[in-house]
Amino acid sequence: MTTTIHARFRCAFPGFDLDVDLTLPSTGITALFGHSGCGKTTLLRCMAGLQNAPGTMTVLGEPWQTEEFFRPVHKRPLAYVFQETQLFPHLNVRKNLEFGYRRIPASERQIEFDDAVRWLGLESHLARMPAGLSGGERQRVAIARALLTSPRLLLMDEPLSALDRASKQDILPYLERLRDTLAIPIIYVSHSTPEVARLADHIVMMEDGRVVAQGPLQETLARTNNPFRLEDDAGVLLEGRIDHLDPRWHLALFQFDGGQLWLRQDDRLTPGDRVRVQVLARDISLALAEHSDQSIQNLVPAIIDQVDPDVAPGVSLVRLLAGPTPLLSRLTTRAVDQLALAPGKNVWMQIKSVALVD
Ligand SMILES: Nc1ncnc2c1ncn2[C@@H]1O[C@H](COP(=O)(O)OP(=O)(O)OP(=O)(O)O)[C@@H](O)[C@H]1O
Repeated sequence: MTTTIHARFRCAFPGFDLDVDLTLPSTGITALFGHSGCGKTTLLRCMAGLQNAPGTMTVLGEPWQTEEFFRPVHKRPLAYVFQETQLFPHLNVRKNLEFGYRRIPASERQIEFDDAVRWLGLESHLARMPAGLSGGERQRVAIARALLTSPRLLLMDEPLSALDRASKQDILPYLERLRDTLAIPIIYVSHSTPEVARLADHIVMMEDGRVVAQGPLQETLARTNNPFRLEDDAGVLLEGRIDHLDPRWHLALFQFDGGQLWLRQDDRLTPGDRVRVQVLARDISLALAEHSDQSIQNLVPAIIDQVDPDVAPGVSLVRLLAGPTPLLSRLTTRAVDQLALAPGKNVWMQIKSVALVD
């Protein structure tokens, strides 16, 4: 049995055609990322079998669609969570959840009722009616109901986009918990950079119905020649842990494989926490020596790995390695020339801003 998801589809509408060939991992969250209209929802619908497009789809060794055979949506063991998934208004939360659960014979259930309730924090909401729930609570019920059908694949189409910022913040930890607990692959459509930065393990970047870049999230973001131009959002994500706090200056020391960085203290941080931080290419400048007579607190030694032209004329994107960890710096091409920056050169990164991904 193969342990991946393979999807190849071609379909054409007036003014738009989708042409993708993807191999995705069988665990974690894969983000389908791209601007509005690039075909993310269409691709998800093809995977679900809601759109009967020519192509093939194999999930963990099981063919769902071949050139000769098309398994209809109701026979695919998948669950789909939309922007605003409808709950049954006349049933309370428990009954809404049982609806999905009871459809699956007990012998085929992979997820237990109480587990889904706990993962989504619904213990105290079971007797409530949907009309009295907030948007975020409704989405948590919708996700738990989807999980209780014991899907082999979970598809989520912008599940947070109808929520306000506070509800988004409330629901993100539940999604992180699912990512880290479930053995089910999740394909997650989004055009929100912060959401992808926080949740995804793997990313598929789309433009005009085509896949322009894909791979593990951190590695893909750290490419200088990424055809998907993130422009001002170009930068990397670092994973690491909070080493200790410095209450006097309201700072927290973040340790990653390749160095350490000071972050502004945030009340939620405690030593030992594993966190992701974002460092944008425009916030890293380079120096040939370690200058302490300047205001930037984060000085990290690195080796230049690659120098490439950036989108705008006169601007370069430099890929650096701090230990094994890649970072990006955006510089003027004149600065690259004046400092003779080239692969193999040792430099000091002066990092102006490090943001906790939340
Ligand atoms: N059934 C259809 N008939 C005609 N055109 C369609 C159909 N379905 C999708 N399209 C077109 O396909 C293109 C991609 O749409 P899609 O909804 O997949 O994009 P998206 O990346 O999900 O966008 P958004 O982020 O805005 O939801 C659009 O131009 C859309 O008009």
